[in-house]
Amino acid sequence: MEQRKLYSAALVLLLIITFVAILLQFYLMERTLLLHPGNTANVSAISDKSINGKSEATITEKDGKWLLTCQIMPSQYSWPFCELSINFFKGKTIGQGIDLSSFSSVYIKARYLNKGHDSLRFQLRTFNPEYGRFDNQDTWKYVGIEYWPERSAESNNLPLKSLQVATWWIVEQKLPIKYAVPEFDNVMVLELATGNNIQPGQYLIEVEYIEFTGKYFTNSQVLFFLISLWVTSAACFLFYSLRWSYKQLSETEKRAEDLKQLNQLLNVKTKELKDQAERDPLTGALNRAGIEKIFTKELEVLSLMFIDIDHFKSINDNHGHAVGDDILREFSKLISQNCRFTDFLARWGGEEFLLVCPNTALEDAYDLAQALRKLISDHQWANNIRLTASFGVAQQGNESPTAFIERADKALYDAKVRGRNQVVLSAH
Ligand SMILES: Nc1nc2c(ncn2[C@@H]2O[C@H](COP(=O)(O)OP(=O)(O)OP(=O)(O)O)[C@@H](O)[C@H]2O)c(=O)[nH]1
Repeated sequence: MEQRKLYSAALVLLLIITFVAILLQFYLMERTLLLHPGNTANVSAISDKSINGKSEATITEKDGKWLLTCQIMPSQYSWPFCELSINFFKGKTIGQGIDLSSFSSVYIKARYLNKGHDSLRFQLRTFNPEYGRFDNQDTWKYVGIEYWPERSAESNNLPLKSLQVATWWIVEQKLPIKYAVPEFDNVMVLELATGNNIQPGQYLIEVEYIEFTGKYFTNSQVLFFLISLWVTSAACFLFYSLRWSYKQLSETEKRAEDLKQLNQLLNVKTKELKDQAERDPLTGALNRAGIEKIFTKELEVLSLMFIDIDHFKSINDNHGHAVGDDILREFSKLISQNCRFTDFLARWGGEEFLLVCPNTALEDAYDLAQALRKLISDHQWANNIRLTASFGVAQQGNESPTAFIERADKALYDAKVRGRNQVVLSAH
């Protein structure tokens, strides 16, 4: 139950995290990189003069804006231009620019102050040591786009994915096709240049700011995070479920084992109690309840004998009750050890015993009785006591057990009357 609550709480937590992560990704977690005269160093004006052209470019700052003054001059160079260039690698480790890959768009607040030309070229120069050389800027990739700032309100907002690698540069560098894709992770230079087909003349370009915007994390990163979170949670859930089931199983097995042991103990105890109920505590012989069961068994020939110690009262009187008890124990033991394993000895009461002999004919029972009688009288008893016993022997006929026992008892009585220490047979 506790575990189910825990799982429900974990599930709710996961849903909350997922919901919050999606919400943050779509509505918050925006990052920006704002470049303007107040925070940007290493800005310069470049023209085609650097490649045998004649155009002139200068840059000044006015009212917190850059002003690019450009004199396009005709020359043998076919693509005259001026540009504002921001250098990102100065003061950094060699070969290191800035990483713009987490941005998704760039907003450029720039315009021509005079008419005559209306397109601008936005360009990023990236350096990749896999195919470029730091000391040769021609090998830095040209990723850019030409746009018309005055065309509409939206036209200054350039999605970075709309930037393309300049075809002439790929041709010039003879690069494998796998490098013909835009890269933004190591931008060395940002350039804002006059557009293509510009005519000779003077141009003023005002640049207020350039702002990159993007998310701290890409959608794919957030998706990856959420999938990993759910998969990891599912794995943990599975692991703990299995562990819990395994624990439950071991506990159940242990309980079953405990119950089994308890059951065995109870069986032993039950047997013990049953034995106690059917046995005489002093001698260990069967009691009446125990011996009565014997008569329920279907036995073909069954003989029994009553054995009664002669003058037992005098033993108690002369030697004490404890000695009397010892004699009774010893007597029981002596008889048990000298009859068959299949015979049953019971203490019928006081100093009177009953020996039931299954599968024994009357003659054999008589012989046994005589042997026992002799053993008793010859036995070395405690305190040098002389002991004899009288026997009444009978074989079961067509009669009830009670009548049968009574017959043997009568024979015993006869043995006593005839002077004790003798065996009397009951004739049926
Ligand atoms: N020590 C002891 N004595 C017992 C026990 N049960 C019965 N007795 C005694 O056994 C004696 C039996 O005496 P009686 O019935 O007169 O028989 P007896 O003295 O053996 O005389 P006969 O049977 O006629 O030879 C009594 O004194 C009982 O107290 C017992 O468990 N322990």
